[in-house]
Amino acid sequence: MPAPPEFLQFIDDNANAFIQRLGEAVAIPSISGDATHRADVVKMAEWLNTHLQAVGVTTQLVDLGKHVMDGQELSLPPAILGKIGEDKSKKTVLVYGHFDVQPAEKSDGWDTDPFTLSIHPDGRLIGRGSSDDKGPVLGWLNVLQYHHAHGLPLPVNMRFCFEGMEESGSEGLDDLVRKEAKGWFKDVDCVCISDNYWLNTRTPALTYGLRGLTYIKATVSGPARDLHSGVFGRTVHEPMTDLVLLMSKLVDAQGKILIPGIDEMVDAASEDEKAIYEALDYSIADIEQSAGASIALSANKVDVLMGRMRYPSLSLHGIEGAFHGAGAKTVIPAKVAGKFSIRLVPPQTPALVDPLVIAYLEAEFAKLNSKNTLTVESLHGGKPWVEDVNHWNYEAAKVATKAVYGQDPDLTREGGSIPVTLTFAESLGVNVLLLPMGRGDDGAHSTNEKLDRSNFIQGTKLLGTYLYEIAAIEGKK
Ligand SMILES: C[C@H](N)C(=O)N[C@@H](Cc1c[nH]cn1)C(=O)O
Ligand SMILES: [Zn+2]
Ligand SMILES: [Zn+2]
Repeated sequence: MPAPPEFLQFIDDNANAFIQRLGEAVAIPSISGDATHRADVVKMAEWLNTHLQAVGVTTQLVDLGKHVMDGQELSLPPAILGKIGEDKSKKTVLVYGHFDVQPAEKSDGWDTDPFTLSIHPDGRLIGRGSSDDKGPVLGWLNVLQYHHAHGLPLPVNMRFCFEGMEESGSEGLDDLVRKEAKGWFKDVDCVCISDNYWLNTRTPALTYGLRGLTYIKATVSGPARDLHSGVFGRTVHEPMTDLVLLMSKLVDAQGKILIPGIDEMVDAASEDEKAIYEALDYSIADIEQSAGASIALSANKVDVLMGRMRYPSLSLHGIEGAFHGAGAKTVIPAKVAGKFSIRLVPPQTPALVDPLVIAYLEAEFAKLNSKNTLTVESLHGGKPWVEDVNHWNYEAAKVATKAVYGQDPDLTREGGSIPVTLTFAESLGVNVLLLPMGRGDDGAHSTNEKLDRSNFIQGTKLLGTYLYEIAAIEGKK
């Protein structure tokens, strides 16, 4: 059952209105990792809830309780559960997405205000969250709008789960999914998540794996207050010196993780497996284009792809409490916290990896003979996930991709993490598909994040067509 031509035409005809709606969503700075923006995340939940109801979805805002962030107790933003369709003869598709975004400030290097969607003449829709993940979430709204406006039933029953904490560890969501496995999510036959990116700028992709994550904060403190470096330099143990020495012991310049036992947990890839990466439509030019510089760790495409999809990685993110402003302040900061994360692949989990990280940091700190104090904590984490691609869920998405883009999709594993994915797979016992909308150069989490107009519009058609192809694959469960 292919998607009706009227649906495809409707999406084209309403493209400008859809982009305007994306602009409204981008204008709400729903930054989950910044306590000062918590009200904006709630506002975004309300905005999305209203728009879902307007296209016929029955919704429920779920209070996820409270959490502590940066020493402050905060209410978690509500999750949105939605449902449309109860037809026992149809399959039921659960869609997940997130309405929170990463932080962004013009001073980070954006060319335009990150929270004003900027429509570039070349088709780029630039703004924080345009690709990750407001564009894809609104793609579902666009699909629903067609059916609602024409009084047409959807080809499948749909359930929705949207959250506002994905960029900050998805707190509270795993419990909700487990609780609703036999409630709101009963009868779900498969899950579809549109929250990652194609490998390149040309070839649509279906994604069957995600890396997990553990996010670590290592704090070194000592002096009772910030000190004058002229008065105290070479007279006291300096927290920043200790921390920089520690952070330099985590990963080498070639990306090798120096914490014993972590790289070693993962089997080497077989020649057969390497052939899968070799076959992907990807070149070193693609990574250099999306990174904006010729800085690939290897000239070998397979090594680069496996570095992103198949092996763990450790990235240093920042130092809280360090002097970072303009000028030349001669301060010895009293307390500094280094933040880094490790992307995990099977069989790694935060529970297996965190003790190795903590023991290593403590042992390295002991070698410094410092009188400062080190504390190490994991801020959040998630397990990796790998799915079976020989499932009707993937078959439907392949057929839909070919219909919309005239191309077979790449089958990829994503280097990023979506913590709740494995929870859906395990607690609902169904197949999960990642169906990305944006391109590999969208710059998610970066400055000038964008979604191309054609990806938003064709991507919307893909989401709708996928639902029709699911309906067409009758009886295969
Ligand atoms: C792939 C997804 N769109 C994404 O960006 N996920 C984040 C999740 C996260 C975890 N801690 C902070 N954000 C990611 O992979 O970084
Ligand atoms: Zn993200
Ligand atoms: Zn995302």
